[in-house]
Amino acid sequence: MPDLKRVCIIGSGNWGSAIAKIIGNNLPTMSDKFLPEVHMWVFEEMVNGRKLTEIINTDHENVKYLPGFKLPPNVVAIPDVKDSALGADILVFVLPHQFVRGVCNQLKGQLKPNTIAVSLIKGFDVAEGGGILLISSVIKQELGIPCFALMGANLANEVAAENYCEATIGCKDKETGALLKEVFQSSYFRLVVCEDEETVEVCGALKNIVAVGAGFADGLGYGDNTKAAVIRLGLMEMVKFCEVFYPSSKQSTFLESCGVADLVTTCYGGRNRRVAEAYATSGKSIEQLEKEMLNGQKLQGPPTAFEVNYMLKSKNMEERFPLFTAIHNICKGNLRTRQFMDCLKNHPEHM
Ligand SMILES: NC(=O)c1ccc[n+]([C@@H]2O[C@H](COP(=O)([O-])OP(=O)(O)OC[C@H]3O[C@@H](n4cnc5c(N)ncnc54)[C@H](O)[C@@H]3O)[C@@H](O)[C@H]2O)c1
Ligand SMILES: O=P(O)(O)OC[C@H](O)CO
Repeated sequence: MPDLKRVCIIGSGNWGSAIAKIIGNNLPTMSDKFLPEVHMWVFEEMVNGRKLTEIINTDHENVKYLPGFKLPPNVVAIPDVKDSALGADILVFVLPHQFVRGVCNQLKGQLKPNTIAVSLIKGFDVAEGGGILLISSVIKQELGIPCFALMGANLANEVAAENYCEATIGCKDKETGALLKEVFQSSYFRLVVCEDEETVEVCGALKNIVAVGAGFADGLGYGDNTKAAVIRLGLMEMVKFCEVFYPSSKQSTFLESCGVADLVTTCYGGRNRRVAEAYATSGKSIEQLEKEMLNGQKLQGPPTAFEVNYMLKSKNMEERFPLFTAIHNICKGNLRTRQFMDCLKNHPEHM
């Protein structure tokens, strides 16, 4: 009897649930390698008087975070994160980045030897002394296991609807990259394994900042040409950020789904763009709009802008990344939204 691998999904939000649908459908087709049952950790809450885990396990739908899409019955919702990860060989981390440390703390010392992780999380963590950490690095450090990344142009509802799309797995190790590809790939979700692990993950985090800028431009009433300028200048800053802070980064990685493709889809169809547009027109705070518009889903762009700014400020490098800096300052109310246009017009790319 071969040693069958157990996959556990840590998170069950909008993307977590869409990815559970893919993994839950995939694993039973590879019964020589994987156990068919997929554990999914669910941050327990009451929805219409019932526990969300009970709803998922009986109705097979995450009615709060991915309504309208059935999950395969072999996806089992578990409210205790330690129980969910028991015996897991592959942990799929997919939760808003602000909660990663808390979850890792609960998992410390609870994992099997040789467990590996893959992070689908877009964002950074701030490090003492003015730096930032990749989320995969936090998982590696906290749990002492290898952690790879999967990023791409993947609006969760479109993936759940099985509309064709692509994603990038950042993984240097060929055998592990191939194993992860088997877990995730389907006829409509096509994957490329890329060795440039750090750039794959950094692209996923930074594009959310640019999406906030795209939302500001939309809210200010500008059209597609302006948004294209935001995307281009944002991309220039993403490339520069990698050149400065991740010098082994390869420019070709920006041409993978995790790069330009994710940037475009987020700047047109994402939550960060939508809430930023409302911020520019409503006078309400980002926090208030997140509560009013997203029904418990979480924005990653504004906190990521803060994390990046925390590092740029500590290194006296804010002026080298004026778009990222202006977006952070607008989110914090230190700059008016309309001043975003000054940032675009005076961007050093034009000097
Ligand atoms: N939604 C998408 O289209 C999409 C696509 C690709 C990548 N991502 C990335 O995937 C990650 C997860 O996003 P998502 O869309 O699945 O989440 P989400 O935005 O739907 O967030 C809601 C989730 O956060 C959980 N949560 C709330 N409070 C919590 C707490 N205190 N501790 C732990 N969990 C808590 C909720 O239970 C729920 O599962 C993010 O980094 C996001 O950028 C999202
Ligand atoms: O809805 P957003 O803005 O969080 O973006 C979702 C995904 O990251 C798109 O790939």
